[in-house]
Amino acid sequence: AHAWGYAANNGPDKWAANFPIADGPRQSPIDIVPGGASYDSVLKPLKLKYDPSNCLEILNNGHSFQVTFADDSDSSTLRDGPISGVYRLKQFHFHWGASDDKGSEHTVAGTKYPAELHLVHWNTKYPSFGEAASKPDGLAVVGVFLKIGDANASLQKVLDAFDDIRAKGKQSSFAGFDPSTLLPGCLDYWTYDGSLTTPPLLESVTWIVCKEPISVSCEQMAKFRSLLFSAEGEPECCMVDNYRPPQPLKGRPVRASFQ
Ligand SMILES: CN[C@H]1CN(c2cccc(OC)c2)S(=O)(=O)c2sc(S(N)(=O)=O)cc21
Ligand SMILES: [Zn+2]
Repeated sequence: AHAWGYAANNGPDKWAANFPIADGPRQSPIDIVPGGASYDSVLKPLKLKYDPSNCLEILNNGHSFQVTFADDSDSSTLRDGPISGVYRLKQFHFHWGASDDKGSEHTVAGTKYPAELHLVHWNTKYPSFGEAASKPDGLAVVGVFLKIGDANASLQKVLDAFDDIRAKGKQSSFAGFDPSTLLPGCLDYWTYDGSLTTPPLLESVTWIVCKEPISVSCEQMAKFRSLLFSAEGEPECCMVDNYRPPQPLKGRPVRASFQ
């Protein structure tokens, strides 16, 4: 059985074969319809506190690249917002397209952005990330859209590390990066109960999608597309279109933290 991916033979339309939850009741991403979201005054502002010294490494896992954080203490956390308790930052990664007209996983009234950032946190009421990943309130992912505009200086620090991780399985140390520099100025958000957007598609994610995008330049998008899905020694396959399309809402409420 070939591993999952984003190609015609192993992409999102094929995932249900090995991961039947793909057709489950709370799958992600979704199309966010602003008019269909209801403002909920009980929702608190997001409280994100990240310690750059927790930043460990950057790696190409064959689906995306991710920057991994030390999560053995409460020094890089997400609190408040729609969640209760303390969630620890585990990693952040992106999804993007082969061209600027697609790439995000969530869409807004059908609009696709060229890329989407995911900051993955796990609920410390559980003993570990692995334990949390299978619980309905185990994970909280903050999603941020990327929109073509000025070059993003903070993002450039991440892109400058790509030469060492071009192929699947490559990793290199990556220290002292502060992911809060990737957040938009305004932290208004939509929130709903969903899932991982990749296998194992676990329905354990409280999604928190920021309304305001951050900027990325065309040249920086080209740098994303220079990564490979393939490992060294394999035929080169550009890492592009690593996004799952929107899934059925199935009656779930989408709440807005803003009016
Ligand atoms: C390959 N990508 C996933 C890897 N992870 C995972 C989670 C639980 C279990 C597991 O294997 C047992 C792996 S993960 O939690 O780092 C995430 S978050 C995420 S997204 N796009 O919804 O934000 C996808 C993945
Ligand atoms: Zn993701």
